[in-house]
Amino acid sequence: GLPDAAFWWKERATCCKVRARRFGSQRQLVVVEPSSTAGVAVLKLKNLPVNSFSLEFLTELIINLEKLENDKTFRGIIITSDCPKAFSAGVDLREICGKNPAHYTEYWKVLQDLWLRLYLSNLVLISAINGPCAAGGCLIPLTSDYRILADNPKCLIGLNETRLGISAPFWFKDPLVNIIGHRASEHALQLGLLFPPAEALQVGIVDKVVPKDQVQSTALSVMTQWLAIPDHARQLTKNMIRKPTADLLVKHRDTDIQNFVSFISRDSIQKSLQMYLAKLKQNKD
Ligand SMILES: CCCCC/C=C\C/C=C\CCC/C=C/C(=O)SCCNC(=O)CCNC(=O)[C@H](O)C(C)(C)COP(=O)(O)OP(=O)(O)OC[C@H]1O[C@@H](n2cnc3c(N)ncnc32)[C@H](O)[C@@H]1OP(=O)(O)O
Repeated sequence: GLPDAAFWWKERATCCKVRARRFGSQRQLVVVEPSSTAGVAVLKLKNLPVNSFSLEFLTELIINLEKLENDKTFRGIIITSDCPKAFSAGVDLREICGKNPAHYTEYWKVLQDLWLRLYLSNLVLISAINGPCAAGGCLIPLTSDYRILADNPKCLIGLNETRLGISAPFWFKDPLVNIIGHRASEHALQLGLLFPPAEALQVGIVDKVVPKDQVQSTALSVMTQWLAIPDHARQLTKNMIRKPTADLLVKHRDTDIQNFVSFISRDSIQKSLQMYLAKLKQNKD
């Protein structure tokens, strides 16, 4: 029969640990702290300058999430950024530009791992989005149970892949559709919309918009409401609602990797990514 997500996860967790040893990083790209509320951890993303998803950062993130998942003292995680410039700029374009198919394969597998780890987490996940959040960066909020965005015009959020000449994979699209609906997703995805806070709230890609200095405290008070529900009942319900979406990725993982690798290896795609990266470097504040 079809292996379920838990099976996949076990196998992939081992790969992650092996990879972490290979990086042997001195920098701490993810910081986990206990919060003032019992059972709640705050996970801070700290891959300066913009929390782009390098392979090393993804690996560290997955390992930290895995530890929290297995630590019975924790029931919920607030995920936020410790980089002043961004919550997350998404996929690190240097990982998907000018590398070889083996690298693209490994990278995409790890990104899928992160998605599965988050989407099927038994813990309550709340994203405290205190900076811009683009494309792959939305993978964290979109797999969370609740999203709070800082009320600042710089805090744009959305799946802007088409603006880079690429397409969001189906497993980015599916949670978006589940959250904001089919028509709004069609619109947002095709145009690669990045929503400012008021519009983000209106379309429903975030649940709450608050002043930046209240993002963390609001996350804690929302967390308290979620933790008032018995874990077993909430977890069964979460799993019931999310399993059909998660199973699609579990079932189509390998094909999705093949599609990604052949798509990203095209010269035309490489060119448009390089142009986008060059434009980013020019438009510096
Ligand atoms: C037919 C078959 C189909 C099969 C389909 C299968 C798969 C689909 C194929 C591909 C899917 C790929 C999915 C990709 C998802 C992504 O996430 S792509 C990345 C999208 N991200 C963005 O567009 C955000 C870009 N960044 C920004 O807009 C800004 O940097 C900012 C986050 C708003 C912060 O702005 P600011 O404060 O002004 O800071 P800077 O712009 O100066 O940035 C600081 C440095 O960081 C570098 N940088 C920024 N983002 C990235 C990134 N994503 N990757 C790498 N590097 C990044 C930026 O260049 C600056 O560098 P320097 O200081 O100049 O060196």
